[in-house]
Amino acid sequence: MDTSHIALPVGTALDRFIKRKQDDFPFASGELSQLLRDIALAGKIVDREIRRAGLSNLAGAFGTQNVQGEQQQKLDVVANVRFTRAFKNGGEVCAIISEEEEKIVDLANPNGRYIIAIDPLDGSSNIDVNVSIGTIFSIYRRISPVGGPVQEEDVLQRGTAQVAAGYILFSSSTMLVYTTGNGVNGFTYEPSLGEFFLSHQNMRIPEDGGIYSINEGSYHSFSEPVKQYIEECKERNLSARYIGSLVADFHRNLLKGGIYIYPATKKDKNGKLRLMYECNALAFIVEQAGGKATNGTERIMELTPEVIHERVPFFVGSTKMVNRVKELMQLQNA
Ligand SMILES: O=P(O)(O)OC[C@H]1O[C@](O)(COP(=O)(O)O)[C@@H](O)[C@@H]1O
Ligand SMILES: [Mg+2]
Ligand SMILES: [Mg+2]
Repeated sequence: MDTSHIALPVGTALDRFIKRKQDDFPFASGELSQLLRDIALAGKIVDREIRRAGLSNLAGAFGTQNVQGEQQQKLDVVANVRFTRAFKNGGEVCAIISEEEEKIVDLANPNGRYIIAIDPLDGSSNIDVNVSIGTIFSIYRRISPVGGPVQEEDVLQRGTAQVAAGYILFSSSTMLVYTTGNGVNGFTYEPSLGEFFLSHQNMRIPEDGGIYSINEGSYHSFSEPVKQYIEECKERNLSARYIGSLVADFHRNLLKGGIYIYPATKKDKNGKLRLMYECNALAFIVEQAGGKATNGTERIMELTPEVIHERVPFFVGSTKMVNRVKELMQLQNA
């Protein structure tokens, strides 16, 4: 049942919002609500760890590499442990796909009906320099019978099968932004009360924007259409903004209008970002907010993943801007 007619005022506590909006969910039986609460709780704990990292020896590298060959930061590992523990204890999740885990993590929760794909800490290169970072998550419902072993079909689902998705932004304030397919809402964390409160109702991205976000340091290895699009942004005197944390760049553009691009490069034929735990979640959010997400030719949410750490070129943001870069890509392929 669609509850969009139930308008909850700014300042509504997250818990109350989840309860009132529970009927939005297909199969509404409280499990997904509890899972969202588990994510919020783990987010508060990770927020505390981040804010005192410099004092608690949690800054710096952990000394190991993840499956992507990236140096794991201590907070990457801490966030991964905290979220995994929350899902294990919560009992709603049967398996996790995590950026920090090479393989699918089967939580052996026999009654778990949900699969989580998670980037426990996004923007790792910004951790030690006190720049905004985040967590990105996608929630799927398992397909195979509950209680049995988790199957590949349960995990390699398209973005269109997400039942919920969102991110937590750890920045000047900490925010949780999520959708269950009935619009996008944002909640700001009040540490002194230990609670998230509704601060951004029914978020909408402007149809066109004045900001483009891309790491131009790799300009020479971009395709011609991407180079041409950047030139057009400059001719339009748009603002170049690039924090280097996907969640933070995405959040700014969601509020102000803009486009974030991580394209294929000569080195990385599929770009850098991961379909299952970075792109699908943000694609669901941006579409629910009236924007678009593509790999240059196809809708991100219609891509069928083949492997859990699959990378895709990512173009996401205001509809007019994403349409224009898609148009240039198609002209080149014509
Ligand atoms: O330094 P680059 O190549 O511009 O990449 C930055 C991008 O990589 C990421 O840091 C990848 O995410 P992780 O930090 O979770 O690995 C994005 O947050 C960011 O947008
Ligand atoms: Mg990331
Ligand atoms: Mg990460």
